[in-house]
Amino acid sequence: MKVAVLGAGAIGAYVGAALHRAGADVHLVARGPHLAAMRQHGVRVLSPRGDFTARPHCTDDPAEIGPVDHVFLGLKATSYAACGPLVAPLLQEHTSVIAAQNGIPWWYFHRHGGPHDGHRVESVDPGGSVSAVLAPERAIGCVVYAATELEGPGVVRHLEGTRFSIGEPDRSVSKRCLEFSEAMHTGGLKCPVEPELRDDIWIKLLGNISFNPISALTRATMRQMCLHGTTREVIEQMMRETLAVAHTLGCRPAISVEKRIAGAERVGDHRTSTLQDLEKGKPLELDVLLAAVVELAGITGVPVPTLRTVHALSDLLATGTSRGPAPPTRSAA
Ligand SMILES: NC(=O)C1=CN([C@@H]2O[C@H](COP(=O)(O)OP(=O)(O)OC[C@H]3O[C@@H](n4cnc5c(N)ncnc54)[C@H](OP(=O)(O)O)[C@@H]3O)[C@@H](O)[C@H]2O)C=CC1
Ligand SMILES: CC(C)(CO)C(=O)C(=O)O
Repeated sequence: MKVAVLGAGAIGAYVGAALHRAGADVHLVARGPHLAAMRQHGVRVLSPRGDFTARPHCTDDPAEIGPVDHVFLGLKATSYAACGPLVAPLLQEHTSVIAAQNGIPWWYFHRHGGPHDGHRVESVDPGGSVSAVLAPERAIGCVVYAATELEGPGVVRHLEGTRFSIGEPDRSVSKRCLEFSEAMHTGGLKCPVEPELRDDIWIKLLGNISFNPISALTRATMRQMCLHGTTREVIEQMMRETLAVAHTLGCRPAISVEKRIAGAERVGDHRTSTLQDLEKGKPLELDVLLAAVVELAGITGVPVPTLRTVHALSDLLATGTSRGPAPPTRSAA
């Protein structure tokens, strides 16, 4: 099995290292000092489950790799629309694309069935720009229940979780899913093939849609958001509205708001990835989380006033600097 990890950062390099350990033919696409370090020393994984080093082929030029069986997409979702030239050399007829993103994926309604079958979610696939480079037919869905960070160039810190649930958009248990799942298991990761992967998407999203934008707006850690009474109420309301949208789309995420918040509270004084991106001046991955669900609420007719409010504020935060400084206020004279 030949795999390319496109965007071998915190999560991509972790998956690539595990698959390489499993004996797969793995190629990592990265750049800058991180690529230089991986080329020289391999990927160093530091984990409570045991540290290890893997030495897969690393490059910044996908043409060096050529067509593969699976592309594991470890880029941020904000880069998907622009990844055409990077992904093209990796594709052959049967190549699958497995994206690590949180939130609503660009393929969400592909083979969904029902009245929304084939619908394009503008917030995550603006003008079809993502589908044009990542054809929905190639997509195998993935929900990442693992947390990793790049501690330095070439060094991945694995914090917790090893589950990467995958599933076909049409709910079948396909040969390509089973092949990828088996390699992940051999590499020490959990990779169940879930027919109803969309339920998992919503379970993960309940946390990301609420904690991530609120952490960026308030700069608070997970624990601080949970302990602040009225902020906790806002988070609960965002989760209830999100569940209502999921239900209208036929999903039944098997988790209560209370249980989801209790799980988040246990994460402790963690700064969400969105807060970390904000602090590093990187683009915020909020369209796939919040804008997408507000859009879906619009097409399903579900009222989501709290999601809309937090979306407005976090959108201003995310795009505010690119709009330039606010105009001077006029005096009331
Ligand atoms: N980390 C985690 O624990 C989890 C992450 N996810 C999701 O996984 C995705 C990836 O996240 P994460 O791994 O944390 O992010 P990272 O920023 O660590 O990884 C992305 C990598 O892609 C590289 N990259 C970007 N553009 C190019 C390019 N043109 N050529 C080569 N390399 C490129 C980046 O390099 P550079 O830094 O130079 O831009 C970076 O190393 C996100 O969608 C995230 O939400 C989901 C669950 C958990
Ligand atoms: C911390 C957590 C679980 C928040 O929902 C997360 O997924 C993130 O940081 O993006």
